[in-house]
Amino acid sequence: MTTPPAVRVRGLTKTYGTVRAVQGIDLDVEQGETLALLGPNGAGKSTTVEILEGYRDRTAGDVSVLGVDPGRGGVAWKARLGIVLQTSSETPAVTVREQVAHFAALYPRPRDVDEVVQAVGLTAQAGMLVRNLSGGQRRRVDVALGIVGNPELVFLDEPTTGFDPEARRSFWDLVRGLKDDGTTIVLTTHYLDEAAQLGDRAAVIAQGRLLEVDRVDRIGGPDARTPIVRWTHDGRPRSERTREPGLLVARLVAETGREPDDLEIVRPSLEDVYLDMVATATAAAADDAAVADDHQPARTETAA
Ligand SMILES: Nc1ncnc2c1ncn2[C@@H]1O[C@H](COP(=O)(O)OP(=O)(O)OP(=O)(O)O)[C@@H](O)[C@H]1O
Repeated sequence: MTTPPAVRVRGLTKTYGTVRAVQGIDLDVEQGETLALLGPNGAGKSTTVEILEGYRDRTAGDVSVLGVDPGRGGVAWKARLGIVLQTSSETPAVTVREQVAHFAALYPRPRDVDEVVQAVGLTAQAGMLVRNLSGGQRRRVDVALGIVGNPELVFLDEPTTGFDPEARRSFWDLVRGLKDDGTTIVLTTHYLDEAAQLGDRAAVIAQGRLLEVDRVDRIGGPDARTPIVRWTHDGRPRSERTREPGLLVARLVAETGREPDDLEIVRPSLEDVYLDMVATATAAAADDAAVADDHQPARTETAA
């Protein structure tokens, strides 16, 4: 018997007045997987995630999260979710430990408070007032509050914004730990390196449509990761995509009898592939809009 997905979305649509924010998305998130949700500003990511979290109504489509329609999810269902929102939580006059303990008490099966404080790297600050923490430290408190309920499914919305590089690395370890415990994770991020590090699969959304969902190392199709050899010849930059970069370099050396100038071999990163996909989708949408404009009936000017 196959396990049902943690999240199942079919034909999801959301309109705000005339804005078509989400235009028919189909997506599954398997149990225990980490799905990175990527897309430019205004793509429809937050709208989609908020519908999954039960915070926003949908216009059309079928959605099931942990087997429940989020539009009808009760308290017991919500307790199975962990949510780390984009905006930082309030900063009351309580210590880090007190705030995490306060949230833990709201859940039926919470994690150990000190373990959670340690997991987000705040043991040294456990006795400090939350309001006296730095921005990045407060963000870690947000993450602690999102996971202290021992959720089956965690939504992380831009979780490392404002983190220093070291904090970012330790946060990645924390997410890997959650994953090792079997937690399903939906991670929305603009940091493509973060998506590549943590995501099993990535879903790319643009203009409310799902462009592609695939393993992070496969997204963009088989040719997207073909290496690029760059060098300079007679002062002019040259580049060539090839699956055999070593052979190309050997040929260049044989032809000129010397090391090619400014030689580099790069394999396109998830970020390069993503930027290409979004640029193509944006250009296609602009073309569609231009065609639609051409088909508008000509406006007749009325004489004043
Ligand atoms: N409450 C709202 N009322 C009207 N329009 C909205 C509302 N919320 C979002 N939108 C519009 O819906 C579209 C999708 O927005 P959404 O916030 O889902 O995008 P996003 O991918 O999360 O963007 P970002 O990366 O900037 O957070 C945008 O055009 C946005 O302006």
